[in-house]
Amino acid sequence: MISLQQLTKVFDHDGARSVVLDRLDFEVGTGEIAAVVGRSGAGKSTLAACVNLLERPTSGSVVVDGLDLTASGEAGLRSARRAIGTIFQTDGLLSRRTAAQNVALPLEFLGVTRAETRSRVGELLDRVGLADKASSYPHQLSGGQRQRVGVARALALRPRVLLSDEATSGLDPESTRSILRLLRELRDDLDLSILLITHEMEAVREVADTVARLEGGRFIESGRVVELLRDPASALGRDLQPERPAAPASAGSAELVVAYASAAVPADWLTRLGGELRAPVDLLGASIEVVDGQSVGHATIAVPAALERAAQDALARLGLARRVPEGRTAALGPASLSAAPSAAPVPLESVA
Ligand SMILES: Nc1ncnc2c1ncn2[C@@H]1O[C@H](COP(=O)(O)OP(=O)(O)OP(=O)(O)O)[C@@H](O)[C@H]1O
Repeated sequence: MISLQQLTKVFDHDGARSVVLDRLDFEVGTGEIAAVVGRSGAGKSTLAACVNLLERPTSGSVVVDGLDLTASGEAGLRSARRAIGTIFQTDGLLSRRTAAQNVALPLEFLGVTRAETRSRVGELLDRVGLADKASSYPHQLSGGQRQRVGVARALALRPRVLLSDEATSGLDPESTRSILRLLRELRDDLDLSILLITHEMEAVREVADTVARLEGGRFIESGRVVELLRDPASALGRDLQPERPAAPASAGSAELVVAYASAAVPADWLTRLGGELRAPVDLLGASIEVVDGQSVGHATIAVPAALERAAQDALARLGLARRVPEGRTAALGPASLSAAPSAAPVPLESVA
């Protein structure tokens, strides 16, 4: 487990003081992937640098399995850093070394015997699915494969925590998926605590158990990914979801954007809704997926305008919550909550 306690980083620049991380408390459980998201300049890289001790926090602690890494003096810093393996955005491999030699590097620094190094490197390359690429040089590998070598190298010293600092940024979708799959396997097989620093919401939905949004030096919203996705009041939950264009509703019908707000939404909810209304329900667009074994997402539907209120009631019973389309005026007849444009999802109960 890794725990950040009151972690603070202040930069002093030309007499100006800037608090980039402000007393952050955060925990990543054993066998858990926790994502940290935030817009550019939010402090994500600073957080990563403080966690793997490349940067000294101004105050506060980074504690791994009960051991306060920040308490070690300069001499102990090197061994403290071993508790955390890091995968960076750029793989950072040495071009004149083969994949195996790159993975061996941290072991060589530590003075591990050649025989032991060879066996451990073999294990690690096997672990990341690159046993057959041991003798390849970085330029002979794809971006995803190079990043896998980076993961193997990060695991060489058997860290308890893996820090992934924008490790999939710039990779093609297939390579991204393969790295994320690998992170999930490492979480499950090695019980690692993985801190995933990313701006890619898809990566968060795909592998993270929890997520926190960093803004103004603080975590302004956090929780389990699936719960945030289902929470109609969560701005982070909304931002985590992809926005897909929907077809326009036909004349005389009311458009409703509805989100899965419960774990118990039946798979045939559209059919049931039509049955309850005894009227056609048009599906105009949808983005539904399975996260953590549960269906989440949202759909844009249209119902005859006269049945809008009845549709809302029926949808609430089915576990779906309505949200007002972003940037649009919510001129939705009697059931509309407000005429102001709103980005916030609106629980059905509150508008019924
Ligand atoms: N060494 C430094 N000295 C002074 N200010 C710094 C230093 N490093 C970072 N900062 C400031 O800290 C803030 C956060 O920067 P950081 O790079 O951590 O953000 P980020 O969330 O990683 O952004 P991005 O997503 O663009 O990489 C910025 O305002 C930046 O200017």
